[in-house]
Parts: sequence; structure tokens; C-alpha cells
Amino acid sequence: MDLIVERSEGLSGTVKAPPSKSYTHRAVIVASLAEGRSMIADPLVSEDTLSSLRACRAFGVRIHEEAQGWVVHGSGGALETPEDVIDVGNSGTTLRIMTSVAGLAENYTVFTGDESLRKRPMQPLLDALRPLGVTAVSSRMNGLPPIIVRGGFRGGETSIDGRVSSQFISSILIAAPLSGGVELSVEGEFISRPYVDMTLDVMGRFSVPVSYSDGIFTVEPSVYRAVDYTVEGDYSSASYLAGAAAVAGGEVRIQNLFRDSKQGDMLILDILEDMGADVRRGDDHAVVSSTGELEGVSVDLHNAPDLLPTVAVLGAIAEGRTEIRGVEHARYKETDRIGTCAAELKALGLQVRELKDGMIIQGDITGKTVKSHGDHRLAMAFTLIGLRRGIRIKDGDVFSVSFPDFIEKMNSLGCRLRLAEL
Ligand SMILES: O=C(O)C1=C[C@@H](OP(=O)(O)O)[C@@H](O)[C@H](O)C1
Ligand SMILES: C=C(OP(=O)(O)O)C(=O)O
Repeated sequence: MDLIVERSEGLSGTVKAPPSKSYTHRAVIVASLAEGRSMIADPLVSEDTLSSLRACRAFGVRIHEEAQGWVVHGSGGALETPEDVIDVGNSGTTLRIMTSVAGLAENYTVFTGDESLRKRPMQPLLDALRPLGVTAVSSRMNGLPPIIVRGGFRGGETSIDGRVSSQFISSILIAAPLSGGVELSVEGEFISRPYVDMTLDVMGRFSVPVSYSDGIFTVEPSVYRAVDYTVEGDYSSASYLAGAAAVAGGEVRIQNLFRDSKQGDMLILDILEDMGADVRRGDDHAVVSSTGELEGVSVDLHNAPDLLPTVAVLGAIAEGRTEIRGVEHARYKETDRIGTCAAELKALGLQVRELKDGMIIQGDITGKTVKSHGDHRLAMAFTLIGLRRGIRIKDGDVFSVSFPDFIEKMNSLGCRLRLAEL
């Protein structure tokens, strides 16, 4: 279904940022491996995080969805062989993290997903698991899902290329304590590092420490202990709420955003400030106000790849030139986000120079229609252009992957958007 956005000006209101997608995945998966009963309070209930919940259930973990959150009866690491193939839909995080977890189960596990998921690279993880005792292969032998994993995670030493996805590192670290222990060295540039810090944060909350020195993570054999865990708000989702205030003008207060968060995407607040918005940070909220006039910026997104669509669109709206660098790994997401964002911005009339690791954007927007390419972050980011001049986003209903109440939250601030009638 298409998303229709009408010009909107002068936003106001207070809104709660949706719960963090990355923390929800980690919390439900680690709680599933823990000994005892955990309550995951305020989880993100979205297509991607439900993929993780269902994947954990497939290994025999009992999880109850209640009003306050998810009650997880941890397996202590005793996982059943799934009865069927596991379909993780669109969720790369589920696929990557659960691949190592499947190495802890007996027999074979098969993971597949939607058309986009079946293009997500897996080979570095498959190679890194082999020395640890896990034989995991791509069914088509092309490094892509479907993935077949044979249990046998005994632990040991391994290494991984840090340039493709930090999810490979999170994956091995999460399963590692339930093996004989792991030493994992990261080779080359270590992109998206804050996501690994989030992994260590959750492992620590469930009583498992990880040490890191000279590029090597060390995890000793250990047990995860169940805990009650509250999921904090999501800075990536909040980038659309904050971005809306910056482009449409007015003042918006976003609750549930913590100043001491480990999320790399909190960089959006600095970027909006550099572009000319006014940002006030509280311990558990941020307030963004703006006249709507923005200036282009130069940013490196190596630690915050999910901000690429938001920043590209803000750059398209801003006066002058915006340069985004350091984010070649955005090409391996739900779509090749450098390619799809550049193509759609060009179709809207902008001058865009696509770089290997980013893009340079300048010029004026003339067009009125864009395509989401089925990518939730493109759909939500293009909404910001609509607030300035109206837009129709083809297949714009894909936001439910990460932000199911996106329309309601944006509407509550004064943004005029709706799904097109069929
Ligand atoms: O571990 C995670 O929760 C994520 C890691 C990032 O991926 P990469 O490490 O592949 O950049 C990010 O893009 C993704 O949305 C979520
Ligand atoms: C890349 C993303 O998620 P995943 O890797 O879990 O598909 C995202 O949410 O932008």
C-alpha cells in the first residue's frame, strides 16, 4: 500500500520513542538462553522482533506475550531441534544471531527468510563458526540464506572480518558462554561497533562478562542468569520523529531516549544540531525545535549505518551540499541503501553522486513520487520530504518491520500522513 504525506508545518507535542529493536532482539534471545524466568518489559512488538521471538520458540523456549511484556522461561542452553525450517522474514538481526545459537542445539537447523533477507551476506559468519565446531553452510553455496546449521558449538579461537556486519560478532559472542569459551579476533575495520557494545550490555545484564583487548574478545564458559529487563527507546526510529520537527518546524519532545545510551544512532541529535536545528537533551528525553531551515552537512556514518536514509533525505531538503561517508556496509541491508536512496533522490530531481561508501547530495526536489523498494527505513525517511512538499511513497506500508505505530506517532505531532485507500 502507498503512503501519502501532505505538507505539514509547525509540529508540536510529546511522543514516546518506540522501544529499541536491537535491544528487544538481544533481550529475548539472551533470556531464552538464560536459567530461569525473565520478564522483558516494554519490548518492541514489530515484525522483526517477533521473528526473534518465534525463532526462540522454535528451539523449545516458552515465551508468553503479556500486557507488560514478554515472559521468557529460559532454556539454560538446552535447546530442542526445531521441528521445521525457521523463516525469519525480513530480520537480518534474527538470522545472524540465531545462526550461532542454532550451533548450540543438536542436529540441523535451517533458516530462510523473504526475498530481501535471502540476499544478506552470511559467509564471514559461516567461516568464523567452523573453527568453533559449528558446520554452517549456505544451501546454494553462495554465502546467502537459506542457511543450514549443524550443532556442535564447542568453542575455541576464531576470527572475523569486521567490515561487513557487526551482527556476526554479536552472534558469536551471545552463544559463546554456553560453549567451552571463545576467543574472537576482529580483523580490519570494525564497523557498527556500538551494536556490539549493546550486545555486551545485555550479556552483562544477564550476568555474563566479556573482556576485550587488542582486538580480541574473550568469553569464558558461563551461565546467563534470568533478570527482569526493560527495553529503552530506539534512536533509529526516533530519527524520523526528530527529523520531522527539524524539517517541518515547531517543537517536539521525544521521551524514552536516554542520554547515556550505547546506541550509535543517537548521533542523529548531533547531526540535526549541525544542520541548524535546536536540540536539548535530558536524561530520558530530547527536545528538537527548528524553524525548518536546514543546512547541508558532512558526516561519517560508520557507526550508525541505519541513519543513512534519514540523513540522505535531510540532506536533500537542506540548503547546500550534504556528504555522507564511511558506510559501505549500508549496501548489505534490506536493500543496497546507498544505491536505492541515490536512485530515488535522483528520480526526485536532486543531483546525487553515489560513492562506494556514501553519497553527495545537492540541488532541489521537484518530483512527487518515490518507491520504498520494500525497505522500512526508506519509507519512513521519505516521509520527511513529504512534510515539506507532499509525496506519495509507493509500497510505503513497510514501516511495521520496525515501527508499527509510525503513522499514529507522526500524526500526533501534526504530521499529515496516511495510507492510500485501495
Ligand atoms: O545488531 C544489530 O542490532 C544491528 C546492527 C547493524 O547492522 P550491521 O552491524 O550489519 O551494520 C544495524 O544496521 C542493524 O539494523 C541492527
Ligand atoms: C538493517 C536493519 O535491520 P536487520 O539487519 O535486522 O535486518 C535495519 O533495521 O535497518
